[in-house]
Amino acid sequence: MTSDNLIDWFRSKNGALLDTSSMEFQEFPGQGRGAIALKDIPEGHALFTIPRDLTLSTRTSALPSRLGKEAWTQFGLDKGWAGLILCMMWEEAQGSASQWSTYLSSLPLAFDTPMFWSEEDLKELTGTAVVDKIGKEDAERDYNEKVVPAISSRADLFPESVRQHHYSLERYHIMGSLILSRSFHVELWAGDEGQAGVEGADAMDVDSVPQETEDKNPADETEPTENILDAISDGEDDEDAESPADVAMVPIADMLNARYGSENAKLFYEPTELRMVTTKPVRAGEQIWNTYGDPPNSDLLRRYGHVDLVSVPEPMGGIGNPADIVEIRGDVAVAVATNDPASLEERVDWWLENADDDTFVVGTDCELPEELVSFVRLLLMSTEEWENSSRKSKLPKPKVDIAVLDVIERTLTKRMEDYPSTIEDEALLKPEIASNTTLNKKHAVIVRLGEKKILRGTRSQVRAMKEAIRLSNTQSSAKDKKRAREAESSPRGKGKKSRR
Ligand SMILES: C[S@@+](CC[C@H](N)C(=O)[O-])C[C@H]1O[C@@H](n2cnc3c(N)ncnc32)[C@H](O)[C@@H]1O
Repeated sequence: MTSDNLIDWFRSKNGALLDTSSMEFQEFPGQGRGAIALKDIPEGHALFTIPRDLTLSTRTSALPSRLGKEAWTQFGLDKGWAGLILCMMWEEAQGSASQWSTYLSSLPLAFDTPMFWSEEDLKELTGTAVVDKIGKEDAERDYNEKVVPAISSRADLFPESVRQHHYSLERYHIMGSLILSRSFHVELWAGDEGQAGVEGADAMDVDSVPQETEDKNPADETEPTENILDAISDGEDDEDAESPADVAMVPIADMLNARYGSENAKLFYEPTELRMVTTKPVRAGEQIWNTYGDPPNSDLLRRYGHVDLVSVPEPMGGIGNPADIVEIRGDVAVAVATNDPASLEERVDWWLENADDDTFVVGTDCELPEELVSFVRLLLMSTEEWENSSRKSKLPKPKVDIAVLDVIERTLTKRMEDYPSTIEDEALLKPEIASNTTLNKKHAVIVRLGEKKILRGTRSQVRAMKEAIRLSNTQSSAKDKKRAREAESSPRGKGKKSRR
């Protein structure tokens, strides 16, 4: 499907490319389609608008009402993404009878996300934050427990003859991946509650947002929509998770790429449409970038199938993703803490209850998380100190000393052992080697190298802190000794006391 067909379809559905002399869509090597500025574009310039009814969600698809609200809820399609995935599969199965047919057939069918990696490639990600978050089993459970029963219940909506083609587990994963990498958080406009789809299904309150007036900068007047990354939590149990009804596929807006710190355009709410507006001046020839929320490479890879490589500020420096993070589970610190008091388990339980943090996160600033320092202090406390703290329900102050830093240094070293690589990852990324490496492996190396660099940088900081403490201890003990020597060598009989 060429972009031209898609654009023709978009226009025929009242989508407006407002200024074709300023931008166009084209292929960017290694990034797929994206938008480019054809001339200098000022900040606050509207690029295109999408009618709300052209967004594809459980509100705009006819499937939820065709199935019926009761059945929709009974099958659990009102929770998580299963409902929207089923809507997308159903709309696709309608062929040209669906208003989204041209759009759906323009979307990618293959992804570079770990969801589709071989076991061998996945091993390269061992130790990184990606591994436990891929969610393939959860998706398969939803497919089997929600989607299959819903499909089986209505042969009129899901004819037997097309089930294998349009409603397979494989299609389910593809649609889920499209949502993960391309959907937006689109809330109802105030006053619109109860429009198409499942009436008010979990709709969240909508902020009251002033309507745009002609002479004002739309960016000042309207609310930015959020890319799904900013808003959605993949877990259904999360109380703060967004309403699934607010998750929408937004044709054309989903053709903008993103790169760390590069956002120069964003999608804004209007009463009846969504509007892509520049948030910075864009020079002719530059790419027009949306934002995916600047996540770490582990999340970018997991959700979008690519990684960002830009310059990273000191102390880490070099090329990578400044938003990278490393997660350190508390049990790594517990395992290396040398003293093993009987109350260890009790202390950890107490910590989990009071601090509610079993994982500590370090970023590219390589700063020690205060919570980690406080947790290690708790592990190292004497029985008396521990009893005192627990009685007062007070978390230990995040104060470092040599003993605490020792445990943290060993924790960081032990965490590094989680990664599999035997050869240095930097060497694997050298152009002469990288050119013979598969994209998946290269991405895995970039993600784990980013995490390892944070651990190494943080360990260097810890070592420097230990050195500084030792130096200051040596200096103060030297001063004490000097004072003692001076006191000893001062001529006897000359002191005040002796004069008396
Ligand atoms: C919302 S879509 C953007 C449009 C997409 N390029 C297309 O061809 O339709 C997100 C996908 O674009 C690609 N992408 C976006 N930003 C990228 C970047 N900085 N580098 C590489 N690929 C990128 C990734 O494949 C990602 O999953």
